[in-house]
Amino acid sequence: MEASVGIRAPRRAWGVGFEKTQRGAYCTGSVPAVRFTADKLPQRLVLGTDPRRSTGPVTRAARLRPSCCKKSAGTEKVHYSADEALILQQKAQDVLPYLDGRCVYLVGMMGSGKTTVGKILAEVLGYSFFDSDKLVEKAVGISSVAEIFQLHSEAFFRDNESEVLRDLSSMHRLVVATGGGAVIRPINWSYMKKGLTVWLDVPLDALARRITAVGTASRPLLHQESGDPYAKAYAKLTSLFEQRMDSYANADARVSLEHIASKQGHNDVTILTPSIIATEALLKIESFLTEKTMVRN
Ligand SMILES: Nc1ncnc2c1ncn2[C@@H]1O[C@H](COP(=O)(O)OP(=O)(O)OP(=O)(O)O)[C@@H](O)[C@H]1O
Ligand SMILES: O=C(O)C1=C[C@@H](O)[C@@H](O)[C@H](O)C1
Repeated sequence: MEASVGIRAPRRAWGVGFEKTQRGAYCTGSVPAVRFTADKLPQRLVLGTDPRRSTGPVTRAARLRPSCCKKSAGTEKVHYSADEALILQQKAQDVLPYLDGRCVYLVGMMGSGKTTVGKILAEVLGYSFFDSDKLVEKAVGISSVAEIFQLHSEAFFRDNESEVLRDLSSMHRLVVATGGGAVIRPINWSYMKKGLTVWLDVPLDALARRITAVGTASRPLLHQESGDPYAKAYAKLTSLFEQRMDSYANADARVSLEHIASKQGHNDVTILTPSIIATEALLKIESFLTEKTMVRN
């Protein structure tokens, strides 16, 4: 039986259209829905039969129908300038033959833009977008990571996260936004290294600002009931980053916002748009893959 999941994927790698707005011509990510057959999905994600992970009976259909990814490229409109879109499309075309269908895993701290940039990359590469946090929520049958931490434990969440990454590692042509802490378990690297890993390296003050702008309720490791939210988030992000930076550095490619800003002749990372960051990610992926090919030859 065929079951569809709420994944929308581009018909072609350059599946963006142009839209005239008051601010000029913008490209919009707007793509047709595709159907994924149940037999192409990892068994665990389809059936979710492990009672440890379920707080109640969850039918196969219920697990499949809601998107098992954060909204993929196309379900929300991504706006970028016509120039940015052309550069992105060109770079994606350059990278695709080297990628050869391998998945791209984005790693980085909470709020580093894995979801935002990941959706753009999926769009231009013609890949599907998945968010590992969302897949864990689906597998467990609980609708938020914060609640999974609260009702079970962080360890329970991490076990499920590893299983999700293992399942994804047998698939192709995906961009995966991983959870911020996925890098801490070596086993997860063995799954992610089946594809290409890209670290979005964002200064901690920019992260704290982004996160406090949207609130910390959905991010259990940062949530504090009292105190200045920016200062608390900044302090916690700093201690997490100190524990994790060597793990992030395992990634095949590093996209440093400070580095992009300095190439542009300034030091303000806040003006870097997600599409500029996505373009840099493609450049870094290309360098990594072409260097690897040269070494092989
Ligand atoms: N380049 C950018 N400039 C400014 N804000 C951004 C940028 N990229 C993402 N954001 C904002 O930062 C917040 C976090 O982004 P996003 O959800 O993509 O990060 P994430 O790495 O997936 O986070 P998490 O791992 O916590 O789910 C969002 O509010 C998003 O709109
Ligand atoms: O940085 C982390 O440890 C986390 C990041 C989020 O994506 C979630 O995976 C969860 O809140 C833990």
